[in-house]
Amino acid sequence: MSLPRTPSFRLDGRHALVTGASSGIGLACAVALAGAGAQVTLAARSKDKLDDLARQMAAEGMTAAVLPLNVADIAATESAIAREGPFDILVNSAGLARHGPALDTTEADFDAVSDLNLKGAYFLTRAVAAGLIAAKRPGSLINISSQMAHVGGIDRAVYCATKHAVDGFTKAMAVEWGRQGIRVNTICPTFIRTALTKSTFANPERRAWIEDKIKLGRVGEVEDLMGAVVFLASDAASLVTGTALMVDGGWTAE
Ligand SMILES: NC(=O)C1=CN([C@@H]2O[C@H](COP(=O)(O)OP(=O)(O)OC[C@H]3O[C@@H](n4cnc5c(N)ncnc54)[C@H](OP(=O)(O)O)[C@@H]3O)[C@@H](O)[C@H]2O)C=CC1
Ligand SMILES: O=C(CO)[C@@H](O)[C@H](O)[C@@H](O)C(=O)O
Repeated sequence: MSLPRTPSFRLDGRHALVTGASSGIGLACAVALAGAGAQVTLAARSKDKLDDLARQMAAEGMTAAVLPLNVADIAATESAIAREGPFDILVNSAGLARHGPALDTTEADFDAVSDLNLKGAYFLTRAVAAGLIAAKRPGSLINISSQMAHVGGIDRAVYCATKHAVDGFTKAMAVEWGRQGIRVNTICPTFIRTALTKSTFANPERRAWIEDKIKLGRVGEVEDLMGAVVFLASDAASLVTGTALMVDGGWTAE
């Protein structure tokens, strides 16, 4: 009897686009993919930050190109993907939050969060898939969603709505593109220490809530996402699509 073959987590020869790559989770995902051998394109609005990070990565032997991009600008995003693609791997981490009581949400807040977290993510995922389908190539598309796609959170109605919707379109696209070999998944982190969560962690009441809910007893660090993203991007996840990979320390298990 022959032994099963261990699948490869390597990404050599694959081109990955990572949005939100200038900070936090996106940056960690970019480094993880490059460390696994992918040729990574770093996207965010701030070109200076991206240039600096690409230089740091190059100094450590990782290949990274820079793509200044506002993901909420659908036309600009679609033309950038058509010009720079096809990308075998997408990690869409660009996102924002404007927390506050649902009764106080303004239309401007609603639009700003939805335009990036939902509309931008939707059209970006579609644009990368279109490039793969035209080139008849398989791919792995990963949206950084949130545990807030699966539970509610105080002061987080709009944010939760966008993340629930990201998990929704991810499943629908996975169903639609499965036959073309395009896998579409989300990663759903708990609270991770980044610029986005600085004010939340500074609030003692919120911090206590978070520490109580994370059953593994600690808040998340960006490194906690690096294994998950390499796994989903790689052939080791070749039968994984339409799923939400929870990296939430057990928050949603309760
Ligand atoms: N930190 C956390 O606890 C969690 C975060 N998430 C999700 O992870 C993702 C990343 O969050 P995190 O790393 O913490 O946040 P950060 O604030 O650290 O990073 C956000 C990144 O998104 C980029 N960005 C913001 N707006 C745009 C835009 N319009 N177009 C392109 N890029 C943009 C920023 O760069 P620039 O300003 O230069 O454009 C930056 O690189 C988000 O989708 C968030 O919802 C999910 C669960 C937990
Ligand atoms: O998704 C998150 C936690 O699961 C975080 O991004 C938070 O919502 C963050 O925006 C915060 O609350 O500070």
